[in-house]
Order: sequence, then structure tokens, then C-alpha cells
Amino acid sequence: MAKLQVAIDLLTTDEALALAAKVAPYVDIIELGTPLIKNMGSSVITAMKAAHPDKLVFADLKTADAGELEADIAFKAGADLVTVLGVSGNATIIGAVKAAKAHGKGVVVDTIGHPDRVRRAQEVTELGVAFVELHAGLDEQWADGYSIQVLIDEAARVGVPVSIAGGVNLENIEAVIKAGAQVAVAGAAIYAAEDPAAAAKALSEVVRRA
Ligand SMILES: O=C(CO)[C@H](O)[C@H](O)COP(=O)(O)O
Repeated sequence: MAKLQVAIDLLTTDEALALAAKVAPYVDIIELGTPLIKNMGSSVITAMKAAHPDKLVFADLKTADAGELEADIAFKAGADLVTVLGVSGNATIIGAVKAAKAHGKGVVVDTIGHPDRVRRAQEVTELGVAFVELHAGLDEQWADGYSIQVLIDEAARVGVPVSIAGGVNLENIEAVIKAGAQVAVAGAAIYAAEDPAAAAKALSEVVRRA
């Protein structure tokens, strides 16, 4: 069954824990955003895993180099999944996968900024990653003419396990899942909602139904 991942793009551990407490009943994966980890360090990973041991904690490291070292830091802190950039070299991804195997955890490759997300997703799947995130980042989403449909079309033809991130919301999440994404990632649609718990609940109901 497909999963719902909340991306917590807030800036402090207290804010992240407060949001997670509201939305945890409705999500499968709790993502700690890159700015949050940069601001708070790996202690936010430890705090989130301690608060939600039954959830997968996803550390959005966006590692570009020293894959084994950075992944090891996050796994030791309590992460279940870490991200490595698809634009980095295979050696970086292989290093992170080595750390994941040592800890019994997983690596997700984030295709942000890659000119051919589908081809890179297929390539890196061979390296033993858990799944690949077809991702349009915040800056790309804010550019004129952005549509999540491009990610939905890519998911439909990629043929390897993927998540989709880049403006997932209640209007498009059904199409995201129906395109074959195993995980739908929702950030602003939850954390910026007036009632984050209600937003997460509504998204999760579509994911379970689709
Ligand atoms: O990793 C990210 C930005 O780099 C975000 O967490 C991801 O894009 C999901 O957030 P949103 O649903 O707001 O796009």
C-alpha cells in the first residue's frame, strides 16, 4: 500500500515535534527537512525518533559527497531513511548504501536538479537504494509555469520504486498515487495548513483509497 510522508520544513525541534504530534496518526513517514537539520543538527533526528518510534524517520540530508560518513551520522542519530542527491556521483550513493546496510536502514536518492530524473532513477535503483524521490524543489516550484504533472508523468513511466515531492496537495495526490508513486510527500500542504491534522487526515484518506 502507498504511504504518506509529511515533510517538516520548519526550523526548530520544538516546532517539528509539535507538528509531528498533530499529524503522526495520519502519516507513515516523518521527514525532517534539510533546513531543519542544518539549523538543529542531528539532535532533531534523535528527538523525533524518540517521540515517534513507530514511524519511519526520514532525514532529508541531501548529501552530495561523503555519502557513507553523512549517512552514518544520521543513522546513528535514529534515522530510518536518508537522502543522497542523484546529481552526486555513484560513489557517494554507494557509500551511503553501505552505511544503510550496516545499520539495517535505507537510502533514498533525491533527483532534485537532475536533467533526466527518469534515467537517473533507473540507474541508481541498481545501486541498492530503497526508492527514488522524483522531486521538484521549492525554488523550481516557485518558477513560472511549474506543474507537478511533469513528476506524475515521470512516475507513470519510470518502472522503479519512487516517491513524488514537489507541491503534493489534496487536488493532485490521487493522481500521484495512481501514477504508481509508492510514497506521496506533502510539505506545505500540511505544515502551512490552518489545521495540519485535518489536512494530513484528508490526504491520508485519499492515499488509502487510491
Ligand atoms: O525537500 C523539500 C524541498 O527541497 C520539500 O520538503 C519537498 O519539496 C516537499 O515539500 P512541498 O510539498 O512543500 O513541496
